[in-house]
Amino acid sequence: MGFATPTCPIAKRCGGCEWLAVPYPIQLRRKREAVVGLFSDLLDSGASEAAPGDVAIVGMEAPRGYRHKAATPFSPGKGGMIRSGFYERGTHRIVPCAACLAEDPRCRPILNDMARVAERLKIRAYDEDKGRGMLRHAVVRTGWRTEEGLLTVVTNGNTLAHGRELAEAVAEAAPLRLSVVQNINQRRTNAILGPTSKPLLGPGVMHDSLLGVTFEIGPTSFYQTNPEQTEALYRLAIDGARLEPGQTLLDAYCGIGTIGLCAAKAVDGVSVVGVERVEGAVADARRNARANGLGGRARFVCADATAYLADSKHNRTGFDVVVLDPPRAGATEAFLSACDASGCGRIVYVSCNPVTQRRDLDFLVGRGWLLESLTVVDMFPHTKHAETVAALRRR
Ligand SMILES: C[S@@+](CC[C@H](N)C(=O)[O-])C[C@H]1O[C@@H](n2cnc3c(N)ncnc32)[C@H](O)[C@@H]1O
Repeated sequence: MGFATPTCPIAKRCGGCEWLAVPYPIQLRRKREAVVGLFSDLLDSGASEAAPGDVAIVGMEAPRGYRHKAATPFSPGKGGMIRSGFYERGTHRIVPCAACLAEDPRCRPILNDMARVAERLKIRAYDEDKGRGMLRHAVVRTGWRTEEGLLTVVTNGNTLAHGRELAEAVAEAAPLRLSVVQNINQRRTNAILGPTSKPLLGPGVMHDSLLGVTFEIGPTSFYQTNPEQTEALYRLAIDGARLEPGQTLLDAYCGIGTIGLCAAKAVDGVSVVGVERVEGAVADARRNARANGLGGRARFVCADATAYLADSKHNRTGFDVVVLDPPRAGATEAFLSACDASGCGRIVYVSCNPVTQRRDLDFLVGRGWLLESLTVVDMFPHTKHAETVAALRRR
């Protein structure tokens, strides 16, 4: 692998890519070693078919431009100027950024262009100390398999004067088909998005595809930011599930249904039940199932994953395989207990936090489950984060 180590003029101040100066092959080695170290006694025990040497890491061929989602805060500059970029590490001072090597190169210019158009239209940036001004943040998503994009303009109020003009001017200069949404956030907190959104231009959603399934993505939908590595992650999850026609898969913590729908598409005759607690994501999942002709085989439920699986009437549905992809805090003991009691033969655990995954695997191994494989996927090159996929079967 002949990787050139990239440099970034704002690396020291931005702090987003903390491993930028580390050559990529060494980053991969470090991430793999960190995961193997964390799981070493389990991998060396009779509860694992995988030995430490079997743990592979899936890195990127070209680890740049991988983030298909970018955001900027805005703040007032001198003479009506609008500052945009990244917060300097540990502060709310904005460091301007012309181009970010981790982002799809189309993202940052759209955000910066938006600031320039807003200055021209005399729209004021939000001053967080005074709680005054209109433009708070912007978030842009770009398609990987499509030429579509979605720009979310976060405002401190319902009425955005010149909103349509702003949207049209930014969309016209954008190198893809850009829909623009206004999101209203009047809370004085660090959360970027508020509860309500309305389209300013176009449909207010965009589409992207993973493993042959097309997903509609709204301004508040959870959708992985590195689609190339997401395909690798989902492929590992589907392979680890070893699904057969006629089987039923529970996709727990399913977001907009991406893993379950990709599994249903990959294996004919498999039925999927997805469970997710965010209502909007469940609505997206149902729409995505229908739009991909998978509505007859995929059902999505809005519920807490633990409450759903612990309820014996759902457990009687007879899941053959459970895939779970919980947030960083991991699953709950009650969820894992219900999984164990459900009679499913296989569990695939996708994790963005190997520490909580290790805790949860210890629980399952204590109930007699066997770790078949553990793989690391590098979703965020130049950072210390690692995602992992563990496949387990009942002994
Ligand atoms: C890491 S994301 C994974 C989503 C999806 N599998 C994907 O790859 O896009 C975790 C998801 O779990 C959902 N979630 C968090 N806690 C939950 C709970 N207690 N019950 C059900 N869903 C939950 C979140 O809303 C989020 O969509």
